[in-house]
Amino acid sequence: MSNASLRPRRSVLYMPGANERALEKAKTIPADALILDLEDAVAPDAKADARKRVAAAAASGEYGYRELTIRVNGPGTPWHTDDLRAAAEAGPDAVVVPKVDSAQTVREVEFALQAAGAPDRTAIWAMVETPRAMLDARHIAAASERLTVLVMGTNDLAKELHAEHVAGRAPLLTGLSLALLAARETGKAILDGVYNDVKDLEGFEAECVQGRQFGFDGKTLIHPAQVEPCNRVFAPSDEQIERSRRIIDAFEEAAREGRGVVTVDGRMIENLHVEDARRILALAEAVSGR
Ligand SMILES: CC(C)(COP(=O)(O)OP(=O)(O)OC[C@H]1O[C@@H](n2cnc3c(N)ncnc32)[C@H](O)[C@@H]1OP(=O)(O)O)[C@@H](O)C(=O)NCCC(=O)NCCSC(=O)C[C@H](O)C(=O)O
Ligand SMILES: [Mg+2]
Repeated sequence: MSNASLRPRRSVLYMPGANERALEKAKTIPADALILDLEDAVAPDAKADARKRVAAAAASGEYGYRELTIRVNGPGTPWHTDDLRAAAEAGPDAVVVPKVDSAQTVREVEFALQAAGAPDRTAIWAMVETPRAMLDARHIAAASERLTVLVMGTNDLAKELHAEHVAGRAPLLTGLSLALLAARETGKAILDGVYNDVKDLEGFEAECVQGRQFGFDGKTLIHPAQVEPCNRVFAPSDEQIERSRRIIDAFEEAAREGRGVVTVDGRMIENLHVEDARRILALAEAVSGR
């Protein structure tokens, strides 16, 4: 079982770093994690001011159980180095790095964070959102132990592919799968991309279900109204919890009788199903305190 998957990251909400009201409001939004954004949601003229606001918010200790992260501007931009330095000093739970294209980029970010005195607890979350990142995802994911989470950037990916945003996301499925394979191979968590139509909660929920069925740990979000449905879809259901308990009980009883295989509800259960049942119960336990 991957340790990275045990911390609930069902709902991960972006908010513009320049928006003081959103930063304040986030203290009461029941998202599992927050991404205080310095990149796309902040205009060039507002970057320096947003950097100060975000660093102060991250250092405030006022966001409770929510995992607090800062998305810096990407490598090669005029703001990247100053953003990394400010983030290292603020010491959030993670620094989210957009447009990570290679393992080398991860190592450079790791070096810069260390040089700037970032605390050990500050992880790296790498955004994979380009064709090159999809094709190199396993090397990116394995580049550093400090890297704990891959984050899909499906808007940038669609743009780079010249793909259309369509229900079911057929043009993106190869990329989503490659990134998932890389995350699972390396024991990292992985978050699905955002759903842009904030008024279409039905379409949003369908995309959450698709992400969960694929195996994502949670989804990145852009509006508070998306948090509750996302938390619900990515949490183990009562039915899953009850079935997981029965699987474990039935398998343990069979093991006491010297058998390594059993059926539950007419379906074959082996040790691998028990491992998955334990993962589901551990996630349910972690979520229940929220
Ligand atoms: C999408 C929005 C611009 C919509 O804004 P707006 O029309 O103002 O929303 P509402 O009027 O419905 O807002 C209601 C209240 O909720 C607060 N709010 C809104 N969004 C957030 C948020 N993200 N976090 C916290 N609070 C939020 C408003 O302030 C209102 O509060 P109140 O006045 O007290 O009632 C807007 O939602 C928004 O800016 N969302 C975030 C956009 C963003 O961060 N984009 C960048 C990340 S996505 C990305 O880059 C993807 C990736 O890189 C890729 O490639 O795919
Ligand atoms: Mg992007």
